[in-house]
Amino acid sequence: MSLTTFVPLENDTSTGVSGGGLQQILMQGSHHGEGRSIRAAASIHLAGATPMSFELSPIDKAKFVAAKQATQYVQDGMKVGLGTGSTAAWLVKCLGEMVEKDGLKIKGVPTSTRTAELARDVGIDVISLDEAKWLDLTIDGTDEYDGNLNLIKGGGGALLQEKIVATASDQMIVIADASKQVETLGHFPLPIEVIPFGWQTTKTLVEETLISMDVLGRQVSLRMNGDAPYYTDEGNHILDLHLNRIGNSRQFSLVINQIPGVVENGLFIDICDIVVIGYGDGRVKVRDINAGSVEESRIEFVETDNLFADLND
Ligand SMILES: O=C(CO)[C@H](O)[C@H](O)COP(=O)(O)O
Repeated sequence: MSLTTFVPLENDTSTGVSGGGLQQILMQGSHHGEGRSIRAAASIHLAGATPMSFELSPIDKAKFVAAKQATQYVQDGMKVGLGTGSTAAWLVKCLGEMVEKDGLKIKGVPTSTRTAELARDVGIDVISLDEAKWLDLTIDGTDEYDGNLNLIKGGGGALLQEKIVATASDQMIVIADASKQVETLGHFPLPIEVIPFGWQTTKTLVEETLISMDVLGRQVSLRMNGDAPYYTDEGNHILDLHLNRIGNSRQFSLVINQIPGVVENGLFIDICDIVVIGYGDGRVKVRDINAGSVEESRIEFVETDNLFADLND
């Protein structure tokens, strides 16, 4: 049996791997910042699994190991911002396991209705940001990050809540596979959230603003959901800005937010503290921008006796 055979839930689309079932994996590596060896059981278990074996892709392994490594920053009693997207979904599942198996006591503040639903499903105590007021930590995925840990987010359409939640946190940790690293932000289309009222006028104003900005592309498209415009959780639309390269992302973020109708943009400048980068072979790199440190470790996937223990019940 493959060491990386996973068993999905038919109704779980949050990770893009239809993942669920029981995954029991042992991890070995160095604890962040301390260089000491860890050996932790990582298991993902969602109730109601419909067995259907398949190989986890290298990209999903990378997302999983990044998420699992990031759980080491989560401690009892913390209020934790829970990101949105396929990488963040692995995190939520890992935390759910820790709540269920280890009795971890946290309050989770989700950044989207999707994440809220998943967090509740896996047993995390979900509260609103207004109840939490301030968070110890937010862990989220990203679409791009640069050498200064500035980000483009919003590929999943949740940038507004993600930015509010991350900004209201003592620390933001980004979890990503290595493909998300870029020299200069902008290859990934920059999402901006705009209110539906007069969105076409807003789009024109954005296009006019782009003429004077240091960018390589200037195409702007309305994000669609099939034949209809996409709506965010806040009832807004998303304009995707195909810029290819953003010369000055700090300035860009300030300027674009001045346009009436623009609610927020997907540039996260000086918000992220740590990036945890996962690789398909189980390696994990942790880069802390404040400490100026880079730690590497490896998470070994090894077969355990009870790998699929609950699948034939
Ligand atoms: O910003 C986001 C959602 O709004 C996501 O974090 C971003 O799109 C990355 O997603 P994934 O982990 O699926 O690659």
